[in-house]
Amino acid sequence: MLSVQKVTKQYAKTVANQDVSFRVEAGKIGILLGPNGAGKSTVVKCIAGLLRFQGLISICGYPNKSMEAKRLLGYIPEMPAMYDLLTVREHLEFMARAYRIDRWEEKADRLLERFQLDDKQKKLGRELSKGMQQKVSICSALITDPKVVLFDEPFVGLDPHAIKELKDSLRELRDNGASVLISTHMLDSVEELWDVANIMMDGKIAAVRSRQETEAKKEDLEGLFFSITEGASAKDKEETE
Ligand SMILES: Nc1ncnc2c1ncn2[C@@H]1O[C@H](COP(=O)(O)OP(=O)(O)OP(=O)(O)O)[C@@H](O)[C@H]1O
Repeated sequence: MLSVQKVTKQYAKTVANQDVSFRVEAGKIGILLGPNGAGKSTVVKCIAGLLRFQGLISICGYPNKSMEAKRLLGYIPEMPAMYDLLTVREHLEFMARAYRIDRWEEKADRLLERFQLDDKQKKLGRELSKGMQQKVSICSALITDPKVVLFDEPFVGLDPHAIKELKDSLRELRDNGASVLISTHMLDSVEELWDVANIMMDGKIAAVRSRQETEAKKEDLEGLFFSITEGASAKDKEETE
């Protein structure tokens, strides 16, 4: 389970996150939806332990910067970071050895085949296209069997086959009891996947909806998103006029 409680993060004068709280239960897919600059990547980086922040974040009950939490967490950043001189397979081996994963070779074979990287295993990190890097980044996170997984704009740059395999992988993670968090500004890409939607605007959570709630009320998430994001920018415009 992922729990984010009252997280505030400021970069110099910019308050990127203000009192952000939400949860993603085990066996659920949560989305963080918001326009560019809403603060999604910042909160994801706070969860991943890459930024200092005020507030409390826990991963399956452990503080997010503890070793226990790191062992359970997978993070696929918006911009994949490759080791120039490691091959595709060595990226997976590196992660598997760091996390002491048993029988990693079989898992690596399955993941590389699934994401059509099996014939690219010997390519170096620096020789990969952006989409290939993204796929290696996904495989490197999934080989550790994470219980909480963060995906920051995961579909950008992927081809249709990889998008389908990633969506299937997200459902499998959920069905196996993981908490999955997807940050995106593209509702279309996660439409059929989410269980809980957190809409962010100006560094705050502006609305939270469960799928059951929106279905019961016949509420349209896209309509809600636009009423929050465009309503707010119309208000900003009025205030500056
Ligand atoms: N390293 C940084 N230094 C200073 N300001 C930053 C930094 N990173 C982000 N910001 C600011 O924090 C705010 C939130 O940015 P963030 O990247 O979290 O938004 P986002 O919702 O992920 O946007 P996008 O959809 O464009 O990726 C923005 O105003 C941004 O300019």
